Amino acid sequence: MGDNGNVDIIMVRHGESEWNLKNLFCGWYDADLSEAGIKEAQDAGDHLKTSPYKFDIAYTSGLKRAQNTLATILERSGNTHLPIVKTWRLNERHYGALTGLNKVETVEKYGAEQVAIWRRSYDTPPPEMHEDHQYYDSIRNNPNLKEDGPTPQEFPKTESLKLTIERTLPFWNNVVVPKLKEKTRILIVAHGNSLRGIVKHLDNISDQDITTLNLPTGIPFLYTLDANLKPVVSMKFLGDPDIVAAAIEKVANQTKKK
Ligand SMILES: O=C(O)[C@H](O)COP(=O)(O)O
Repeated sequence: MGDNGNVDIIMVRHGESEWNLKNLFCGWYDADLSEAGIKEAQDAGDHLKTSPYKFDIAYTSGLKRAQNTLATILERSGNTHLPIVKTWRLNERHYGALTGLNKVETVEKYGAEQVAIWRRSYDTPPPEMHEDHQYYDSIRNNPNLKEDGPTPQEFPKTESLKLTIERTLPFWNNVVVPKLKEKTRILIVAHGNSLRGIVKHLDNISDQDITTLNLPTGIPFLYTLDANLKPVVSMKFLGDPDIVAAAIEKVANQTKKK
């Protein structure tokens, strides 16, 4: 907690997943971390261990790439005692019919502008995933989503950032905000687009400006919020600025040919 009644919260996107490594649209497919992603999680934990930030509770999604990133961070930072709450509302946005497609090949098929709209626009979702989709069953029947999963009516077939925010914000407002008001020290490990939604909300970023925001994998960032939960520090990455910039650029360039 800050001296003047402010409250800190640390958030981090999961480490690189096996599907990030293959440059596939992942969404709700339950890919695990790649070797590099495990190392990113270890480095994040080591960094937090030597940082001034302490935690009372951690929140993560219903997907193993975030859950395993959190477990590694907690282990490396000496926080294995921390209570953990998992919720589907922190899941990555559902990428619909694009799930499993290679990002560069998708650009070759549909064009860079259309893919940029699907990836980063505010309210244009990718095409829906139908029941005959290769990954429909593994996503719909994921045991990881049974504990605190969406109702059948809530289970998405695709999501825009807007739709993602609409299911993430109830969790933020009903669970996280009361804890922040009690000055609870929170760590959130989630996904690129669920975190983009939280950042958009906290910094009141416009629907247009959010299209340019990319979040790197595995690098924690700090928000310091005042008594009204307005940011006094926004998205301050805990790491070497050059490394952070390169990691952000890497995400932005996933749709470009190597
Ligand atoms: O779901 C995925 O494919 C990634 O984790 C996020 O992909 P994006 O950066 O292309 O939105």
